[in-house]
Amino acid sequence: MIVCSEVEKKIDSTFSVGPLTLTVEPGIVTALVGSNGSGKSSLLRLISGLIQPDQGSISRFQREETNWREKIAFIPQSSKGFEKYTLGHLAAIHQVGFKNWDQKKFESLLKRYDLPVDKDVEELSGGMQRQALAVLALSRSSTMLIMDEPLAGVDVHAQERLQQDWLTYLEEDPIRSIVFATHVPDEIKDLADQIICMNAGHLVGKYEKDELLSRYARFWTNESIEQVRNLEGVHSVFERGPQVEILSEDREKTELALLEKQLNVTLIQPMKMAEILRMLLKEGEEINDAHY
Ligand SMILES: Nc1ncnc2c1ncn2[C@@H]1O[C@H](COP(=O)(O)OP(=O)(O)OP(=O)(O)O)[C@@H](O)[C@H]1O
Repeated sequence: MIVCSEVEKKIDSTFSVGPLTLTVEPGIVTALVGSNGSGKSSLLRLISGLIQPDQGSISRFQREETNWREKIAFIPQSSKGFEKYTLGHLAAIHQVGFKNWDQKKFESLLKRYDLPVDKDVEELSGGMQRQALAVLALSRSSTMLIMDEPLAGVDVHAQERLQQDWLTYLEEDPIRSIVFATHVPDEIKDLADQIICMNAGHLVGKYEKDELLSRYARFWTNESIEQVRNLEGVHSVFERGPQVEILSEDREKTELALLEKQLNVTLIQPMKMAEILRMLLKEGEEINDAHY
């Protein structure tokens, strides 16, 4: 659906994105993660066509597709550029700019999110501004939704509504896909199929979420730390009073190694998404040239 080939973009005198190669498949929800300033927003802006690469190419949908802008709806990180307009004005602008604008849907979403049509966007609260941007994006019948930290500052009820609306968006057409940047592990757990990690403008890892959640595990044992430290799959070990905690990045291998050495396991637990992400992002800091 979208193929970035050897894309490079100088963002300012000290920061560049890429070179990176990335494919976004139809029907997939991709979460983009990485520390502040790792280049997530810059990459989303490149994919959305808001900025152009200096090197490499981005092919969207089909090779000959000329109306790809109709197919991409973008929820930016801030309302910059929209502040002086009301949602009514923005709807009129979108209606002219996009053939797939759905005025009825816009009106029903305004009601659903209880947003005023006649107030300038800058007069809305921060969370309401995020919802307004989401409403504008969801009111178009796009094929790909690109979102930059879409739930930041949004209250719990509106978060639930937005997540429901994203699921509906996906269900309405199986070729639709979502790419979103986030710092919130629960958003990834609830929504993402795959996770892409970024560090210093580079892609440093691509993972299937379900595979990660089943592969990573926490073991507890009352054996000594030396006996378990170097077992297969073990990422790290910690002494916790009379027990030793083992974090494994390969549950099957660690389980087998413990069994083969006849070491006692008192408990096996799944690991939290947040813990897994922390480990992956730390590893990512050591890699800086991967292709996906
Ligand atoms: N408009 C801009 N002008 C100059 N530099 C920019 C601009 N936008 C981003 N940058 C720089 O590019 C780098 C990457 O920023 P970017 O916003 O892409 O990161 P991010 O991963 O989205 O960060 P965050 O998680 O904080 O939103 C940063 O060093 C930032 O200072």
